[in-house]
Amino acid sequence: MGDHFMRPENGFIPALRWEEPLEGPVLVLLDQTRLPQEEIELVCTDVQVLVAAISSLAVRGAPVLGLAGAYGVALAAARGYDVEEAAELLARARPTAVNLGYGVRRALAAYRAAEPESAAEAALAEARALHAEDAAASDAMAGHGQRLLEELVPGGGYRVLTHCNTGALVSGGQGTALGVVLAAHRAGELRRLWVDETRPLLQGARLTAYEAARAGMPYTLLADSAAGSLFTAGEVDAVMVGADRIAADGATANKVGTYPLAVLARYHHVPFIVVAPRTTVDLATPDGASIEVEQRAGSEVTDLAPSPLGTQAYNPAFDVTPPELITAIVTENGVVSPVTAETLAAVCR
Ligand SMILES: CSC[C@@H](O)[C@@H](O)C(=O)COP(=O)(O)O
Repeated sequence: MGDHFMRPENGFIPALRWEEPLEGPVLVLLDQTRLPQEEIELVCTDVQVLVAAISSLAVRGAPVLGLAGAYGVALAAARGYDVEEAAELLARARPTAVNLGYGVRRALAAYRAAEPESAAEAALAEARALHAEDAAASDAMAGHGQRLLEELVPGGGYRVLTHCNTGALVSGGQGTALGVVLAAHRAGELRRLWVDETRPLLQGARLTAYEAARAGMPYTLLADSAAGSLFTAGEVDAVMVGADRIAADGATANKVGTYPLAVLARYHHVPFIVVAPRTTVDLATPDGASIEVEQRAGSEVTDLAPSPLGTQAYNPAFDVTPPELITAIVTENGVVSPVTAETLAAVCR
């Protein structure tokens, strides 16, 4: 069973961590559904609890979903559950972020390749390796992203608009797009972070604002529908977002509401930048139309405000931005620009 406990108020709480108390190994998640009001951790002692945490977005965001998948396989192995069945359940928990299946497959491959007596340890070692790689990727992306901003926005003092949440909460390190913004902030070059609320689940208002406030960034929250007015006022130097899956042609699935920002950015001649690790690039998915977009319960929309009983809601979790609207994709291997199947393949072999 899962269990909740409160953490001390100070100190950095990682999005997830592996622990081995006497009662047996557990995966501990910072429950993102409770932020920013409460910093409460969710203790996963079995894969069912972890799968429920993934589906309810207690743990969310592409890179950390990969880590959750890999640690989930390690948890099943360490607790003596059916690892093959656990891997299937985990990989199916959410369909769009390619990292989830990637993390599961990596830990499962290590488990299968090891001798039975060391298979659980091998799965855990692989999860830890992926965790370290993700942290390193996040540092490298921050460096590449900062250099790209210097190039695209001469003079510094950036005003960056972001959507959803892409910081330390979604990563083994400082994150993707928000990791770049944090690096710019630490270099004294962030003039303003514009934070989209990100309806319906408000990852921007709840999570990005939480991370920005903790880092002391100058940030302003806006209703998603106010973005157009910001562009018209000339208040945006760059849009920076993460990704859940990047197809082989560069089409990018990210939180619903990203595509309209890309259209606005093109109209207003503002760079639109995607920041994502290599593990989010899925060369086996040929194009945007082939990306499965998760459809979530309509109640996530109808619960936001009173609507007549029985109202139906359209609630795709993601949308897909075509490559021609993306100025650059920043990965740990380098920057892809212009974004085409060829330039992407060259950087993400
Ligand atoms: C680096 S995180 C990139 C994406 O995973 C993020 O922008 C996003 O869309 C997350 O969606 P969520 O539904 O909250 O998991």
